Amino acid sequence: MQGKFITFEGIDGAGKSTHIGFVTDFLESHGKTVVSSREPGGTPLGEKLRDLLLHEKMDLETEALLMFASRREHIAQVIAPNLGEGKWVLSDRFTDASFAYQSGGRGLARAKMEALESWVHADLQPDLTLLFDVPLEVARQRLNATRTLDKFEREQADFFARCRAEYLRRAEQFPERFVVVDSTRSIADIQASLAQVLEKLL
Ligand SMILES: Nc1ncnc2c1ncn2[C@@H]1O[C@H](COP(=O)(O)OP(=O)(O)OP(=O)(O)O)[C@@H](O)[C@H]1O
Ligand SMILES: Cc1cn([C@H]2C[C@H](O)[C@@H](COP(=O)(O)O)O2)c(=O)[nH]c1=O
Repeated sequence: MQGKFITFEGIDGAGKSTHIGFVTDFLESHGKTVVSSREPGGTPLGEKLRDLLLHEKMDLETEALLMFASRREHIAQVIAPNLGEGKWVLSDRFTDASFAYQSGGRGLARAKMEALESWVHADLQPDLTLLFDVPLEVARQRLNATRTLDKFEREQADFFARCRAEYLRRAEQFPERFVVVDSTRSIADIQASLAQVLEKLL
């Protein structure tokens, strides 16, 4: 039996990573085997690409291509084999992030992103995408409180406004797989909502 593929999305600081442990525990308590991963990254090569992507200046098209190179390796080494074994795969970001950041944020033509998407994973889409949505100021406060900022996290508010708008546009375009989570609520409230969403997928 094929497993299910769940992706976690949102602008930096929205709170998506916070909930991956909860979703893992919830699914395991319902008898699922869960593999949790991230993009860019998730494989030894992908993690090297992540380091470059998060810390080196580069041309916009190079950035988009490296995101998809990391994704191709992630699909080949982690996502496809585990789904094939009936495991549930959770990924902290996937292709919606490329639309949000490289197209929405940086302005790369959407058609280029669509071409890469159909080249790299024509026959794979998430079963569920959880979009953690917060106003920019909330995300910024959460980030500033916790860490040294990387290349993306140092972008200005208008960049994140465009990323957020593109995420919300994707959610409208693909309502069958997207659930938009109001991430301004308390962690406990959000987890109660997540449990309801996940129940339907079991
Ligand atoms: N609902 C919430 N209420 C208050 N604080 C939160 C909430 N969700 C997450 N946080 C806090 O906000 C900070 C950022 O959360 P988290 O790392 O999950 O964000 P993220 O969206 O995964 O960010 P990034 O994409 O940059 O990794 C953490 O300190 C976390 O504890
Ligand atoms: C997959 C993907 C990611 N990004 C950006 C978004 C974030 O700023 C970083 C990853 O950091 P996180 O703390 O692990 O969320 O990378 C991107 O621009 N495009 C993508 O496709």
